[in-house]
Amino acid sequence: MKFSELNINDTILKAIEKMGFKEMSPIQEKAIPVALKGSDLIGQAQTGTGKTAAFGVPLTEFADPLNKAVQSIIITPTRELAIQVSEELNNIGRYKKVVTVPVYGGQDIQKQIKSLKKRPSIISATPGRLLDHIKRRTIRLNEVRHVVLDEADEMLNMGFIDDIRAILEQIPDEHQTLLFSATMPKPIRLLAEQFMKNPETVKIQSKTLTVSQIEQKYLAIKEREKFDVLTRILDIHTPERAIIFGRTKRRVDELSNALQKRGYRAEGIHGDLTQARRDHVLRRFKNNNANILVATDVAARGLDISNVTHVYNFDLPQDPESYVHRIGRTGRAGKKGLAVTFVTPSEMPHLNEIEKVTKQSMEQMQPPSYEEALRGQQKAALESIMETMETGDIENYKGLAENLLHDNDSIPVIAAALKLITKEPDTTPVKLTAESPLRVKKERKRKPQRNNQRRNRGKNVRRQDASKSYKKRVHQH
Ligand SMILES: Nc1ncnc2c1ncn2[C@@H]1O[C@H](COP(=O)(O)OP(=O)(O)OP(=O)(O)O)[C@@H](O)[C@H]1O
Ligand SMILES: [Mg+2]
Repeated sequence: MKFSELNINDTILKAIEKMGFKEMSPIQEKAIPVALKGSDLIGQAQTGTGKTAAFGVPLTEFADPLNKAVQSIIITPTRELAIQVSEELNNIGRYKKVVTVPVYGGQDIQKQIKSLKKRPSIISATPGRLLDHIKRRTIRLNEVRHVVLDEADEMLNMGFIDDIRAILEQIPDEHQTLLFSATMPKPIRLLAEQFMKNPETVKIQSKTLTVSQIEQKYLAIKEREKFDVLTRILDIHTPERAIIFGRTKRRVDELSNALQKRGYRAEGIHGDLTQARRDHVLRRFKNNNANILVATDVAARGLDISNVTHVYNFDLPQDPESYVHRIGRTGRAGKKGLAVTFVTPSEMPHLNEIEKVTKQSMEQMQPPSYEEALRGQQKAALESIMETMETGDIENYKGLAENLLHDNDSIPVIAAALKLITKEPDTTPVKLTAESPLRVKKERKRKPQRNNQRRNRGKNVRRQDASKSYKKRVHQH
C-alpha cells in the first residue's frame, strides 16, 4: 500500500517521497490508520521496520503549525534516540512546517530554552529533562493531545515509570497514547494498558522476534579468550560498520582502548561520558572516521545508523529483549546483517533462554585461528588493490610499476607490496578486567518496578547481578 492511499496532507506525502519511502512498511500500513482515527494503540513490529514513521506521520498530520502550543510529545529512553526521532519527524513535517524540537539531558538547558522559542508542535524528549522543563515552566503540556512512548517496554520498565506518570499528570485527560516497541513482554503490556483507553494492539505477526535478514551465530568461549578471538573475527569479517556491545561502562572503556591499541578504528560510548563526548563519538561513527562502535546498552534501542553490517555481543546481554534490540541495529529496512554472540560456558542457559524467547536458533561458530585471521586480512588487501585498480587514479604509478617489473620478478614485488598493505593480525598484549558471568535465573522476574531509580544514575556499577530484575540496567549504560 502506498502512502498516497492514506487520507493525509499532500505536503506530508511530498516529504515522505523526498525521504525515499515508496510503499508503507507493514507496521505503517496497519498502525497509521488506527492512529489517525484517534485510538490508543500498542504497536509491535520487529526492529528496523519503520515504527518511527508509523507514529511520525499521524503526529505530523494532527499538528497545526499555527497553534503555538505543544500538541504532541514523544518520550524515548535515550538522548541519542530523542535526537534521531526529532530529525525524522522534522523530515516528515518539513513542507507542512511542523517543527519538532528534541529535549534531553546533558545539553545546556539555556540552549534548549532558546530552541523552544521556535514554538514546536511536537517535542521529542527523554523523561528527566522534560520534567525539568515542566518544573521551570519552559514547556507547558496543557494542549498536548498525543503522547508516544517509543521503546515503550523500556519506558515502562526500569524506574522510568515514575517520571512517565509525573509527565502524564501534566497532560489533559483527553489525549491519545501510542506505544511502540519491537518487544512487549506481557507484564509490561498489562501495565501499559493501565495508561490507555481501550487500546488497539497492532502487532505484525512473524514467526520470530528478530528479522530474518540477520544471520545469528554464537561462539562458546572462555572469558579470557574473548578479546583475541574478537580481533581475529574482525580481521576475517572486515566489517564496514560494526557495533560491539559490552556489559558495563568499564568494559566498554577497556575494550575500545584495547581495540585502538591493536590498530582498529574503534570508539566507545556509554552513559558516563559527557553528552558532548557521546555526540562526538556517534558523529565519528556515522562519518566513518571510526567503523567500530563499542557500546553499552545505551546504544541498543532504536538507533538507526545506516550500513551497520555486524553486531557483536562481546558480553551476553542481560535479557532476551536486550538481545533483540542490540542485534536489531543491523539488518534494518530490508538490509542484511550478521550478529555474533559470545557466551561463556556457565552462560549457556541464558543463550537457550534467548533462543526460546526469539524463537530463533543461533548457529554455533568456531573461534578462528591466527592463520584464518591472516587470510582474512590478505583477502581484504587484495580486494582493496582490485578496487583501486578500477576506481583509483593510478596513472602516476604505472611508470614506477614498469620500472620495478623490468628489474625484478613480478611475484616477489607483488608479494612485498601485499605484505605492506596487509594489516597482519595484531597480537599486542592487552589486559581486560574479567566480567563475572551472568547468573542463571530460575525464573525470569518481569514485574515492573515502581521505585524511581533515576536517582542512581551515573553510578558506575562494576558488576551486574542477573538475578536482579533487569530494570536497573539503563542506569548502568
Ligand atoms: N516505508 C518505508 N520505506 C523505506 N524505508 C523506510 C520506510 N519506513 C522507514 N524506513 C526506514 O527504515 C529504517 C528503520 O526505521 P525505524 O528506525 O523507524 O525502525 P524501527 O521499527 O523504529 O526500529 P527499532 O525497533 O530498532 O526502533 C529507517 O532508516 C527509516 O528511514
Ligand atoms: Mg524505533
